[in-house]
Amino acid sequence: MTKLSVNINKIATLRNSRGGDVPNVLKTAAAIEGFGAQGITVHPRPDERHITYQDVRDLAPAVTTEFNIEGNPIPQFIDLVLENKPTQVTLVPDAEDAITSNAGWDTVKHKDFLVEVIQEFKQNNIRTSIFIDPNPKMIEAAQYTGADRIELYTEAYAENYANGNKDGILPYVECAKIAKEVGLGLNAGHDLSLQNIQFFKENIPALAEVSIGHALIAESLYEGLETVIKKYLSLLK
Ligand SMILES: CC(=O)[C@@H](O)[C@H](O)COP(=O)(O)O
Ligand SMILES: NCC(=O)COP(=O)(O)O
Repeated sequence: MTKLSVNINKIATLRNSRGGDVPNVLKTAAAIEGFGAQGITVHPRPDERHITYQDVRDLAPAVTTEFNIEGNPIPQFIDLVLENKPTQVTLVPDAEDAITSNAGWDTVKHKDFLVEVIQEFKQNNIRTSIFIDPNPKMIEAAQYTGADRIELYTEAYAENYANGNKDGILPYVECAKIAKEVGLGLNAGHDLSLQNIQFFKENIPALAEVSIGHALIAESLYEGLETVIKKYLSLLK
């Protein structure tokens, strides 16, 4: 089984568009968990344009499933994670002005930095995952960072799949094989959807977790959160 962690950034985006507290992120997270999702993901960004640092503090004691905090490990992010002790931290090398995540780590170039940061999280019993492009060289080098898992950046897969190119899965299959050989657990995320998740899962059965936000929330506008989450859960069995 692959766990589904729902990224609720978009709920906060909607709330922030009006100010106030509608929709309420805690209530939505509880509903998502009630519908069977096995985790809640948030990705606070320095400008707090969607999930705020205070949301993370409010969610930490309220989430009853796996809590995953994603982000660039700048000092205030590291402090936030250590203060809130999620199940997992996913390190993403976001530029400050990035609209969304658009690249994985260079695990060769940034090895020493990653080793240092990951060690601190692991000392605090927080599972660590690093966001990586489907590049075998980067997966091989990831084993020396001390990370527990990698999260494969799936934007290229999603784009290829949407264009009818199913061979876009091949680098992911190869990277999943390397991850297994070097003892890294495997997560995946970015632009996964009800359209493309089944083919991904069929080809990468060892997938531990997917984090899905943008498409899942958009699909829920048509079909409702409960129906959509149950569809994902059935495809991820
Ligand atoms: C790490 C990743 O893949 C991103 O999808 C991210 O978690 C979503 O961030 P935004 O909601 O800011 O696009
Ligand atoms: N780690 C990926 C994530 O949390 C959600 O990405 P997306 O589904 O919003 O593209």
